[in-house]
Amino acid sequence: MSTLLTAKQLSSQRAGRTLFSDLSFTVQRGDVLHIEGVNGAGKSTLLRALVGLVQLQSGQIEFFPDAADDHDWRNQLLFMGHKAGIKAELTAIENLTLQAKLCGCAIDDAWQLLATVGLLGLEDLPAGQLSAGQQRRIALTRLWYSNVPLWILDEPFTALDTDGIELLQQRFAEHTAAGGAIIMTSHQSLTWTPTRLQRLRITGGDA
Ligand SMILES: Nc1ncnc2c1ncn2[C@@H]1O[C@H](COP(=O)(O)OP(=O)(O)OP(=O)(O)O)[C@@H](O)[C@H]1O
Repeated sequence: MSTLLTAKQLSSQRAGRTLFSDLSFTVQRGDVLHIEGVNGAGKSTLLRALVGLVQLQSGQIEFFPDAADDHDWRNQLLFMGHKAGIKAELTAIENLTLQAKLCGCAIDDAWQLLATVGLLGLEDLPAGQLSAGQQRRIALTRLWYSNVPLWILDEPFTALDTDGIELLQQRFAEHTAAGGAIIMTSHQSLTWTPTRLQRLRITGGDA
């Protein structure tokens, strides 16, 4: 089972407060690492630190430590933050095409993908005129065409209805069954039980 990420003794402080300290974990192919904690615990800070957007006080993060060659880890992971990250003035289909271009990904059938995420019939409206959940569905299409192994997702269920959450969990199941891994935060419990689930609770300084 190959390791995609190891984190060793991570510590973070913000505004004089310790969010977590001495935090260590390993993520292997097939894993779902569910990071939990109350509002303000430091979950987003941890995810942002993993992808290099926030500096930690101490610790080591290593991507693909088992890779034989010099692995370019940035091209091997997908990060999605809290916000949908789509352009309000562009339509769903335009957003989807733009997202795919930015990641250098090919989409076989953009219309089919919009149908998969339940947006058919809404493809010509500016995304700004869609609901929060519909906008989220546009952003999440990345999870259908990206083929990188490691997904790092901050509150991916935000704004989704029950069907949307089910659909996303089905996609998570496909991804992990194919050897991918997911690091995610969510205030909601998963209704699907991943084969390899790790739960990490950030409690403030001693997680
Ligand atoms: N840019 C920043 N500068 C200073 N402090 C920050 C910054 N961003 C977040 N924080 C602080 O870090 C702490 C952790 O924030 P973080 O967003 O990581 O929490 P979270 O666990 O993801 O919370 P939530 O469940 O509400 O999304 C909070 O107290 C927050 O005020």
